[in-house]
Amino acid sequence: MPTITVTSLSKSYGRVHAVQDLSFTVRPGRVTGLLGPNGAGKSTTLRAILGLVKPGSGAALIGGHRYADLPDPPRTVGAVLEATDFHPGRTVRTHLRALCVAGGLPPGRIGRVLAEVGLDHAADRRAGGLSLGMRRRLALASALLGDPPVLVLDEPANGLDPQGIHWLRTTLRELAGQGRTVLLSTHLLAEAEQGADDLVIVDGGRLVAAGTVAELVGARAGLEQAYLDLLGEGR
Ligand SMILES: Nc1ncnc2c1ncn2[C@@H]1O[C@H](COP(=O)(O)OP(=O)(O)OP(=O)(O)O)[C@@H](O)[C@H]1O
Repeated sequence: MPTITVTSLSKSYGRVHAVQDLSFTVRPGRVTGLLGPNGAGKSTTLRAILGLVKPGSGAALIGGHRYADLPDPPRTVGAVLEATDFHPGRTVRTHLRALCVAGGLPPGRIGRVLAEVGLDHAADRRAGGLSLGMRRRLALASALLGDPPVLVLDEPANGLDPQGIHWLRTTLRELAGQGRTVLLSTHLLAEAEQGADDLVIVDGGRLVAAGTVAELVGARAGLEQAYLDLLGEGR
């Protein structure tokens, strides 16, 4: 299973240094949370890993390859971006079929991924009528179509209710338990503390700390205190 390696990654937009000299590793078999406040550079980092943003300098590699150089991207990396949109008139099943055709993937996976995300009962509903939680599930189903060993998810818990968050956490843990490399971004401390094994904390585009949740919390009362201390806002 591939490792994600980000090495001295920098990306600027005009005068805004979105990511600055950022390095970290995401290991297979673990859920890794990329945690940081709004504007910390999380989405830019994930987009660089997915080949959607060209690094100013440094590299973001999956199994040693740039995304563009992966031999079979749809079967290697599943991605859920923050603003995932679906053609509103397409049904859940038709949406997944279109992705199979585009990615050269076998349509036989559709039933499997729908069951995996708990959407099998909604396969014939139109995407435009789905609730936010169901759209999140459909986005994850889309990412899983190629049975990829790597998952990259931008703020996957945004807008989910507590049941949805619990479902997401359990599902991502299962996927990591199968040996996959799972990287998600979040600014929610509870999601990071309960849902991730490893954390990479960023602020202002720079690395603040990286390690297991237990290592980062250390002797402190919880991740919230550790996070505030690390960001220099602690008591
Ligand atoms: N396409 C772009 N053009 C100009 N500035 C950008 C662009 N993308 C990101 N930025 C800027 O780069 C910085 C980092 O943004 P980014 O979206 O990576 O942060 P984030 O940690 O994902 O934030 P959030 O939690 O709010 O989604 C911000 O200051 C943002 O305004």
